[in-house]
Amino acid sequence: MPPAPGASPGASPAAVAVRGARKAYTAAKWILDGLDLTVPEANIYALLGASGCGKTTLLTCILGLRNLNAGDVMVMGWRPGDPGAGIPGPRVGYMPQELALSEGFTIGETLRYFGRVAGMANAVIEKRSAELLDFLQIPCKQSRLISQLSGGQKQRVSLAVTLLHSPPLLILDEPTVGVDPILRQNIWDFLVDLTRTYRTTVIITTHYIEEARQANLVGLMRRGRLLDEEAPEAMMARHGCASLEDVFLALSVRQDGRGGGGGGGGQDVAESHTDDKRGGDAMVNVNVVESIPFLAHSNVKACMWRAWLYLTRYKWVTAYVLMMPLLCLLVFVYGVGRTPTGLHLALVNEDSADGCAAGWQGYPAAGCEDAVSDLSCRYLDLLLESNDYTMDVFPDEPSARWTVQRGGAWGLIHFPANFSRHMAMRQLNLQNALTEDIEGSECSVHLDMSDQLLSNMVRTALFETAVRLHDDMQAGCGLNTRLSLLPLNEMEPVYGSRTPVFQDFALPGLLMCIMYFPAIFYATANFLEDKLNGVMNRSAAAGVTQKEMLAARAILDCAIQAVSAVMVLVATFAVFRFTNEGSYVTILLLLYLQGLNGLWVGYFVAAVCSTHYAATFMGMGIFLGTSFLSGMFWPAQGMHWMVGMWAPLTPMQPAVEAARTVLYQGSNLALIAKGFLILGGWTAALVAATLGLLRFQNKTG
Ligand SMILES: Nc1ncnc2c1ncn2[C@@H]1O[C@H](COP(=O)(O)OP(=O)(O)OP(=O)(O)O)[C@@H](O)[C@H]1O
Repeated sequence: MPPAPGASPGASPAAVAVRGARKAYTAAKWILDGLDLTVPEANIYALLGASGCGKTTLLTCILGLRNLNAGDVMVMGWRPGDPGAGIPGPRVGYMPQELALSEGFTIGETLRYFGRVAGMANAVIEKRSAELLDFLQIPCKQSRLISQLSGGQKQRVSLAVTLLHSPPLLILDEPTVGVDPILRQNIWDFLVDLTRTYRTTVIITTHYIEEARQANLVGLMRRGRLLDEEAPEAMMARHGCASLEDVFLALSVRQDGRGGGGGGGGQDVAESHTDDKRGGDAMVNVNVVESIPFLAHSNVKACMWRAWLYLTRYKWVTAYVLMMPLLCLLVFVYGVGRTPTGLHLALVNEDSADGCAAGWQGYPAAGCEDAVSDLSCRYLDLLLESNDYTMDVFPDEPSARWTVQRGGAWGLIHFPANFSRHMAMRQLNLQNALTEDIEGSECSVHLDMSDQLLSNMVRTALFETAVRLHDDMQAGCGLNTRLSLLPLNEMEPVYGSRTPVFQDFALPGLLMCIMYFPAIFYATANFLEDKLNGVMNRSAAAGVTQKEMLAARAILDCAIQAVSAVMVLVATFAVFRFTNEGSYVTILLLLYLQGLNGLWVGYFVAAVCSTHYAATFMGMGIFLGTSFLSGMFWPAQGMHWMVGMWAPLTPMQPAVEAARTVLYQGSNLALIAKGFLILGGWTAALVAATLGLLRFQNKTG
């Protein structure tokens, strides 16, 4: 079948020449150890060798996806990766060993993405896709998801992607695995046709050694070196073997005996190209060295199209990502910071003869010199006004205490007998009160203090009610009411209300938190997915840099964060009506910047980690560390000085402080500026670190 135009005509002595290639991943071992290899143009070159001998490593070095530690690679007259080489890029078609396609995309979408990356027009992609799918016997519609294909069908789609743009060089890493013998033969025939008709050069690895007899040249690789390189029939004849497998065995034995390996023979790199090492004959017309732009517009566009497709394909995931901050806010509003109710208290009341059954009768009209009774009932009335407490009555203190001990109540209150009379006498006589009245007017309280927040609430309620009873009695008995006041007059607060609520304390931290952490995990998951499923690698071979993939992703993700920030703002202040004394724009910008910061933490984590497992743990560490230091659980002023010294430099704490000052103080420019500066600084640092890391990984991978 005819390939689309674009296969480069013309001749060159060697399409690919590798000389003295050395490559190691670790200091312990050379994977390529002085390897020489020559692939003439318009030939099929079968690279054979045992598993793990370094075939894929060599192919990725030829593609420019990995750098050699030493040696030289020239591909069609260019060093891979040089500006204008088109390798990696549209001049090569790479089929990796693993599928390296997103299973969530359809066949058509997959082909369209790689076609666009190769710069093909939509109509050409359509036509060529149909031809290839027909040829490769993929009966499914183009709308079929890759995940719904059989292993062999996936393999063939992967081959179709490689052949789509008819590159002059094909690098196929085990393309016939999982393909039935008839189709395997068809593929070989097709490759032979390509080399003859269009002068395409093919490098192929295969585990079916005998099928390599159809190649023009065979290279036998072992322990990082090429044992031999020749036409298959000639090689078998020279070694007196009936099969390539026998040749390989014979050469292996010889290599073991020598403790080394034979070189590949063929021309020197310098010989196989013109003297500037860039301009083979075939390249004369395109030997204008273009500079590689930081981001190629068309690649970013293709990646954005793909990322957008991803968003729309996984609508529920996208909706969840968008809604997650809102859901967190909802849970916060209805689950956190509301006043606890239904708290049980154990009551022993020896003061009221009928256990307050008749209710509080009021103060005697004649004044409190006469009998005042049931003050304990008045106290309980005042306490129970809030509906937060339930009184469980007990006959004696041991039984009430037992209930508290086994968790049935948060405390016990014990009014002694004649509490009311002693209390009245104490108030009337003040400094002259008898010891008997002072001691008899003390109601004893034993609390369960195991829950700091709850216990403090109960304690505060009991003490405040005692103060209220005191005021109530002064007024009821016609005494000087000011005398009962504490010598401290709490005036209107400068900021906030006299009865602050926990939700107000927690809100700034929560807002930053719900923008920050979902963004981290979302960005990590997406970017890492492409990295691990091989799509990033395959796209890199097609000429898309990781930076371009990242840029496309980041543009869409930033838009999602913007929508998310607006929704959170509207929900917080328009729907749930939380207080905001300051500027909504400032809060919105803080929310957005915190979300962006989370995104870049996510990209950084994905760049650092090579497994989902590692990324999960790294993300979790960042989550726990930054949230504990953010001051959202406890005021930052209470931190140990060694921790407190660093907390203001973490990405959340200054933002939380800035949000707090905007919400409750209106504006404190210094705090707001600090929040923006530190958050912005972190974000810029993460962008630089992520890009630097990707570049480093590209160079050393
Ligand atoms: N990124 C990496 N980091 C460290 N070691 C690696 C890396 N990639 C490959 N290796 C190691 O390099 C050696 C060669 O691997 P390579 O994938 O090139 O072999 P191969 O000949 O293609 O194997 P196969 O035929 O099984 O695909 C192996 O020992 C492998 O473990």
